[in-house]
Amino acid sequence: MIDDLSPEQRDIVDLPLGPIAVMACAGSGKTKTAVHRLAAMRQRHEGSGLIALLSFSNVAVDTFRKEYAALLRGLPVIGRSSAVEIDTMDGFITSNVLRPHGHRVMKCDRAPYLVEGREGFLAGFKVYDGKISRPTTGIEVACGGAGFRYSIGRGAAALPAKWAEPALAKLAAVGAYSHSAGRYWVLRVLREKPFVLRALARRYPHILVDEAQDIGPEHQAILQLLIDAGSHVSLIGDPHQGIYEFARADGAFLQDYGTRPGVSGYNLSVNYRSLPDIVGVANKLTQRADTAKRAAAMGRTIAYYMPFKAAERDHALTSFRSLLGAAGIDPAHGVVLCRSKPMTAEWAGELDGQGIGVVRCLADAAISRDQKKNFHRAFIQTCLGLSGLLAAKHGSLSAQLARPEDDDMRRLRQLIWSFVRDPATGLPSATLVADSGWHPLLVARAQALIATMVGNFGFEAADNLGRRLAKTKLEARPLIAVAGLAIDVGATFRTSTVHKVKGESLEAVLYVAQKGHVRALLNGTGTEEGRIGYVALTRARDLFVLAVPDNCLAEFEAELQAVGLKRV
Ligand SMILES: Nc1ncnc2c1ncn2[C@@H]1O[C@H](COP(=O)(O)OP(=O)(O)OP(=O)(O)O)[C@@H](O)[C@H]1O
Repeated sequence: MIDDLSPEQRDIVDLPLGPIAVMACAGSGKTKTAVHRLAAMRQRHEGSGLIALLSFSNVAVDTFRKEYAALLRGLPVIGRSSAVEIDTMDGFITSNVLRPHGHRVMKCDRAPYLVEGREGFLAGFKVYDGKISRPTTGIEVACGGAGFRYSIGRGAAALPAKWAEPALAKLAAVGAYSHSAGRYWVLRVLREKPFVLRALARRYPHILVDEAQDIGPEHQAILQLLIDAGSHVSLIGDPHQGIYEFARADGAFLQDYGTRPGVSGYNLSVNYRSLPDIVGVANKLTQRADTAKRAAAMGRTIAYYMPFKAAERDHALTSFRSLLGAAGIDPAHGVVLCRSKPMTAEWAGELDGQGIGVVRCLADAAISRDQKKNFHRAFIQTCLGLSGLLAAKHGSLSAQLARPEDDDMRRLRQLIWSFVRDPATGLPSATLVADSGWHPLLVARAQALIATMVGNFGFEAADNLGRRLAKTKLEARPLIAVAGLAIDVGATFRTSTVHKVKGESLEAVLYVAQKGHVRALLNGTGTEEGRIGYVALTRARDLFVLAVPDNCLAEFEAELQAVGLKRV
């Protein structure tokens, strides 16, 4: 079962049950190690209870589930067991604490549900910040020792508890919570209802957390409560890849965990993903001495930097395509990475979104479907838009549709899926001119759908549908650029933010940096900006190209070469 594990991976897998901390370099096979460790723990564990493997993204969880299932298929039947749970950290606390027990502290008479922030009924839930009223869903809750601190707004201004807590309680009373408030309510359940904590620790005697550098203070507080109640918690992660500092995840929990009494610390230092030149650059940035398992063909350059002019995107992309050709890499496997969402949209050749409120949600849904081919996202955005056309009491529509509990909801889900899927009868095509072509069709079809929901499913429509479906901020151009005669060179490449590709292996990466990003990358992984550059670099298997603005190239050239990058 563990033939293809490296010796250092095997050491970790073979450890006796108990808490461990694994500090791993990029590409070191954390997935394989965690999945094998999970299977080995399951075989060794005697008695009741489940073993949980938790991570921070749905993509990571899907990968773990697939690899664990594949591993189980290769095991003798005697070793098979279903007593393992793989989930996101938030999924774990939602299904084990918030949904079954949240009502005990939220004082609501229904299972709590997550709101996104744009649902129409939230207009009735505001909090005063000393100057103006703001949406209650904008309250950020931070765990501070045994208590909580609250903030709101772009500048994260402190919000006194006397205003924040009643506002959160009012929203909770209808069963709703935002992401940030969800963790607050989980902590309150675990602190105020000790029997829930005891039962949770009994149910999960062993918990393994992947991407542990991303554990923020609230998740840490939840894990600490479980540790204190008897769960064995193990952490595996790479502190150099901590890129969620905005969520106050600074990697400190992972870094210190191995020094706790009773916790054994281990290292993974062989990179299986990237060719040696890329690992060499990564080592310079982190001051580590990790080794590359793969070998490169002699004489080929693997890690480049390349000047670019902001106004000449196509030129930079064409150069990247040439490098891919020279390296024998299919252009379809080249990925363009950017630091921010707007920059990513610009390099992907996307246009800005249009419309406001409900119409904006539905326009975004059409773009998700027609440009990004992301039907799931289109469905979610459509549900959000439709909930803005219903009376406030139907605020949980999206949550209900996500997990339909009866036949009626299942039928409605099908109906909405048909609306989302079919541009001829449902959500109009994003290639239509937004204000004169797309909008009139949308109004007629959305109103017809709401009429069906009212007539056949017992919903109540919001007042003034016409105003909610107004044409405001729709322009006389299509929602997405229609492919013209000229070939859009950007269309060849997948384009993404660095955050979105965390955890992935990519054959070839073009990291488009601004001056500050280059500076941060060269300064190493001491800052979040530097770690974002490091994550971009270490996604690449066979080719990495750093695109540097040409007006600051001279300033950086010597340092770029010193870390091992070569000029294109
Ligand atoms: N023992 C091994 N032998 C051969 N290949 C391996 C081994 N372990 C892992 N790999 C391969 O190494 C690559 C990187 O693995 P993985 O994505 O799990 O790395 P990771 O540690 O999660 O990296 P990161 O944190 O940078 O995302 C994968 O292609 C995986 O199949």
